[in-house]
Amino acid sequence: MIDRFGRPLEDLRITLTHVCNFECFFCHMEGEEGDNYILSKEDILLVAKVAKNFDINSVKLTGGEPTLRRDLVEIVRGLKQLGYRDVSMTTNGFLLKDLAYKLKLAGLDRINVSLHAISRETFKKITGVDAFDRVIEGIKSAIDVGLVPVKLNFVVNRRNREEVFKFIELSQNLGVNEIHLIELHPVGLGKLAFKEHDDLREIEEYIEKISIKKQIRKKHFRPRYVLPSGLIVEVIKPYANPIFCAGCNRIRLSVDGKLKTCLYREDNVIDILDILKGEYSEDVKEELLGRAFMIAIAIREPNFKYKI
Ligand SMILES: Nc1nc2c(ncn2[C@@H]2O[C@H](COP(=O)(O)OP(=O)(O)OP(=O)(O)O)[C@@H](O)[C@H]2O)c(=O)[nH]1
Ligand SMILES: C[S@@+](CC[C@H](N)C(=O)[O-])C[C@H]1O[C@@H](n2cnc3c(N)ncnc32)[C@H](O)[C@@H]1O
Ligand code: SF4
Ligand code: SF4
Repeated sequence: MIDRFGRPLEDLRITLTHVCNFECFFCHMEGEEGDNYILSKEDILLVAKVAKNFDINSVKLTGGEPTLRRDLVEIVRGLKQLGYRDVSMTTNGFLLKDLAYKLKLAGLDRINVSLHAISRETFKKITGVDAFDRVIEGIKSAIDVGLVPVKLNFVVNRRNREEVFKFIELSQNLGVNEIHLIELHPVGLGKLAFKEHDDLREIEEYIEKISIKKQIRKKHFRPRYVLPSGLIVEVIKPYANPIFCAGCNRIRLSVDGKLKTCLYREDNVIDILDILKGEYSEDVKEELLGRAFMIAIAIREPNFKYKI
């Protein structure tokens, strides 16, 4: 389905929980407020089933920390049974070593692991947890079981800026396929932490110089640079970026049962909790959820627009 701004809706981003075992100082919590999760596995799969009717074919699982949901493997299996072509997850990697194989068997297609440091010290300064080695083990397991492409997320800020190029080296040595160099967004704790925001311009210019190929991705028109080693470096700069929003192809399902049309907005949402928790038959729920999707598509708009 195409929205009023000509943007196709192709991707469902699901927040599975607000609980997390890390305390990243910039955490945006997907732009959501509130505590724990309310939606059951059945609720989530029903919304995903309806989304599929709107030709949405990819799902991203996120949070909070999605691996803290005990029913994660069953949710992944359910999404694949619904026929989703691309089911992926973004995780802090702490529990990945033991979960990677189970997730692969359940049908998870690929994985993004957040790693914002190349040393134990910086890792702790950013996440509040001394878990650098453990996350590296998780990344190795993801590669071993073939959750490819394995991508690493690195949110650039004043605490880790000096480590960016060593991070590229580390990623090459680990054998991951891609990395995301991400600008800190002023959302959630990111608003308070914005004083530690760092501009990615110079870093991107340097990466472009040493790359052998530049590509522009359909999703958010994100620039990607292929390095001589084959590592892909994607630069994610959403803030005040109308080009990024022009390529936005996603809708979000929040933990408290809202269809959220934008990371930055709490007002442009459709509350579907009453439908999910109501005493309706499954058919009626599907019908009502379908209408909710139609409304969400109608009100969806780029957060940053071109000014003419
Ligand atoms: N502003 C904004 N930021 C986004 C959006 N989607 C993802 N991001 C940011 O992009 C970064 C990477 O997010 P991930 O969940 O790892 O990856 P993804 O965006 O699903 O991309 P792929 O896995 O490569 O398809 C995070 O910092 C997100 O906050 C979006 O629609 N708007
Ligand atoms: C909210 S986290 C949830 C998934 C998981 N807990 C993790 O950290 O990977 C999703 C992604 O957003 C990134 N992120 C969190 N806060 C951010 C911010 N203020 N600006 C940019 N990216 C942010 C995280 O680093 C992570 O890569
Ligand atoms: S960014 Fe992810 S790992 Fe860090 S606190 Fe937020 S949810 Fe937890
Ligand atoms: S409209 Fe822009 S800021 Fe909002 S979710 Fe989409 S890309 Fe992100």
